[in-house]
Amino acid sequence: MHQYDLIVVGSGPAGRRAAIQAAKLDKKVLVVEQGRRVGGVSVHTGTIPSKTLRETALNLSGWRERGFYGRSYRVKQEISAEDLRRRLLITLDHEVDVLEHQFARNRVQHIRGKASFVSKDTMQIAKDDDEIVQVSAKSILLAVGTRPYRPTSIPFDGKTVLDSDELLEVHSIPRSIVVIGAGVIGIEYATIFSALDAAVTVIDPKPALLDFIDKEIVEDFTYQLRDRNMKLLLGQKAEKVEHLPGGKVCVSVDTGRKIIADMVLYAAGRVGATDTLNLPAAGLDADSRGRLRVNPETFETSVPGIYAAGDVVGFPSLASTSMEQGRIAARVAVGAIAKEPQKYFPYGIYAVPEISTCGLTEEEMKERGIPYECGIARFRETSRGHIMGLDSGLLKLIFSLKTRRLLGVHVVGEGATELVHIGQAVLNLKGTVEYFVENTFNYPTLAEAYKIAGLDAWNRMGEKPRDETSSETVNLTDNATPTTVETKITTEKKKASLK
Ligand SMILES: Cc1cc2nc3c(=O)[nH]c(=O)nc-3n(C[C@H](O)[C@H](O)[C@H](O)COP(=O)(O)OP(=O)(O)OC[C@H]3O[C@@H](n4cnc5c(N)ncnc54)[C@H](O)[C@@H]3O)c2cc1C
Ligand SMILES: NC(=O)c1ccc[n+]([C@@H]2O[C@H](COP(=O)([O-])OP(=O)(O)OC[C@H]3O[C@@H](n4cnc5c(N)ncnc54)[C@H](O)[C@@H]3O)[C@@H](O)[C@H]2O)c1
Repeated sequence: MHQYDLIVVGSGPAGRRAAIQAAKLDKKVLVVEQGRRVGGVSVHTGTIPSKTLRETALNLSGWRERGFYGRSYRVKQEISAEDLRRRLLITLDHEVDVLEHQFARNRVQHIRGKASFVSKDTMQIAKDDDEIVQVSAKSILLAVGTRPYRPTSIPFDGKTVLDSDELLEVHSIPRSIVVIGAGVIGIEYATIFSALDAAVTVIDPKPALLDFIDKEIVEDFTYQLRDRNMKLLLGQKAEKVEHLPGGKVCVSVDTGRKIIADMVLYAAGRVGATDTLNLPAAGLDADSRGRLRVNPETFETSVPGIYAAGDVVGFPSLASTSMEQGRIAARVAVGAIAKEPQKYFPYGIYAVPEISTCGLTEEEMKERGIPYECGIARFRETSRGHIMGLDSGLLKLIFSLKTRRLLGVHVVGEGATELVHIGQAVLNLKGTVEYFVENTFNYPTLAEAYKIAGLDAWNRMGEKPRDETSSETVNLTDNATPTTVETKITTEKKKASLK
């Protein structure tokens, strides 16, 4: 039987990062992946395909140019499912190629097959050709991810009633679609289809959309969706889904409403892929949604030597955080020093328009009783916004009145998922409102919104108390001359040379 330092089950973001981290520490690592190709949900059915689809839809529909040329503007008149799939396949091939190369040059071994426990340090791998291989390791990391929740009451057929995995295989773009579930997956796909001119209805029993996002941002977002005729049936439950003769589908809602559409996307959550791992053989068990409990600092399960990371441990279930969890778990597993994950990470929702957020929401500031001030900038106030023809987009910064520190950054609109990182850096480096007021930003950029929002808050917060300002004069020179003095001398020299 082959013996390893670390066996990683799953090659998604958590598994790949963990495997490469352990290999960099000279450990013998095996990755087991049951899928045809490495990359996990992230590469094959989740993050990358949905983001590629979004990009293709926005490019071909001419979405970003409509601010100038009107709502009827199109780059390609008839967009087909084939147009969307072509770019997807090229992107996925590239992702897999990069990952396989990373495994090869770091000497990470990988094997295709389904892993399950024999005991707490031994796994068996069922390969496609029915061969069974046994392997054991000092540590095992479960990075098995999740799969769509598929209740038996929903008549999935892979063509007109689908989950988010099956959606990538559709042969035609529906003219109308009902999305059941207004979580991140449901909302991203609903808005992508709306950008492709499908008539979209979203149903969710929760009374509000994306309740973990700052309310003002969600209100702006919701206004934009309604403005383009998306139907949001919130606080309402989809009770029944039926196929109709002729190929249409009917969704009955608990209010008595019946919606007939070409397609139904069922996106009401995901479950941990732990049912085939034979967890009892290792002394482990999962919760009712198939998820594993771990120590949030080390990612070790209740069984010493067995770790879990990524979506299988639940919130926040992001590719970005999964990678970081995998890296930390691997370091702990092989005995290297590891720090717990950063408290404030960004959340990016690639809907149309994008939303991104980091830190505390205004609602959380109120709940915690922290006195605060907000600064707001609308993208249409920026010159870059004019150039791009943006009539929407909003950046909101939240500062503590006591410490003047940035505690929350929230963005909706074009480029939100990139822009958020400026705020994230200032927030995690404990920067204050003065950062935005005193620094120069490239012009014209959307990042200038930070300057505008910073000034907006600063105007209401007032000047920083004088004594604190003088004690914090920044020294940017090597020879310990304070910059303020240096500036004065330079100015005087210039004056003299002009005389
Ligand atoms: C539609 C969609 C869009 C998303 N968009 C984003 C986004 O924009 N940004 C973001 O940060 N996150 C996004 N996510 C979430 C992101 O995809 C996940 O957080 C991420 O993939 C989780 O990574 P993971 O390592 O936990 O496992 P996964 O990526 O889920 O991979 C797990 C792998 O384990 C394998 N496996 C499972 N069981 C076994 C077994 N017994 N033996 C062998 N192999 C096994 C599976 O085949 C799979 O390949 C999205 C998800 C979906 C579904
Ligand atoms: N951009 C991103 O970062 C991104 C994108 C997609 C997914 N993800 C991750 O993937 C995970 C899964 O996303 P998700 O959207 O599937 O799950 P979710 O659990 O976040 O959302 C499911 C939604 O379905 C609703 N729902 C439940 N039962 C319902 C019913 N019977 N009828 C109608 N609605 C019902 C819930 O109220 C909820 O709003 C998330 O945790 C998310 O973090 C991230």
